Amino acid sequence: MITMDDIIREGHPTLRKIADPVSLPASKEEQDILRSMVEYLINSQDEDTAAQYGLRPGVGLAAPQINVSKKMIAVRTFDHNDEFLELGLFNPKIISHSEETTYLESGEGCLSVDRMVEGEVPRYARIKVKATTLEGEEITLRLKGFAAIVFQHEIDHLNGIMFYDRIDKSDPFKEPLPPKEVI
Ligand SMILES: Cc1nc(NNC(=O)[C@H](CC2CCCC2)CN(O)CO)c(F)c(N2CCN3CCOC[C@@H]3C2)n1
Ligand code: NI
Repeated sequence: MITMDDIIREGHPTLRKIADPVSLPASKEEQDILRSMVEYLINSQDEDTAAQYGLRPGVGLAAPQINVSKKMIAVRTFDHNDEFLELGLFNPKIISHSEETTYLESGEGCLSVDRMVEGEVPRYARIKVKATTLEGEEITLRLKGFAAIVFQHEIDHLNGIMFYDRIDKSDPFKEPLPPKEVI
């Protein structure tokens, strides 16, 4: 099982690499790794398991964070229709997005960042994502709100981007009024 010991922290070069696409169909090893990433999210969201193994809770995880520079992400959250999303995805790609942006009122954190970084992280309010599931099915997801933010945070990791790269240093809390979509 993945624990915090397997999660690399800022400063590790892999976090700044562009991850490699996974050639499909994925190998057994790639499937096992992606499955273990979903399992991390499940464990981390269970209070007892998280306490027992010292896991920081997560709603998303990207393979570079466990030092696997491949385009693989896991997400476990709810979408804007309160549909439960528990997915392991290969080669996720944002194929279209809104101009409108949003951000998490409380800012963002990262399992690979052991410090608080204040400031708004601008994200597209709505995105359309194409990916291949663990089971090998190509899917298209239309996401908005919190789930859209999670996916953008994870896909950024596949491009070597950390959430704080997106905070406007000169004006970290720039939006005087939160956009209507603020979460
Ligand atoms: C917002 C939040 N961030 C948590 N952690 N950070 C992460 O997931 C990082 C990714 C998220 C940071 C902002 C957007 C994506 C991990 N990242 O580094 C991967 O790249 C949470 F854990 C969390 N929730 C709310 C839902 N709750 C359900 C019950 O279980 C506990 C869980 C806690 N919400
Ligand atoms: Ni992260």
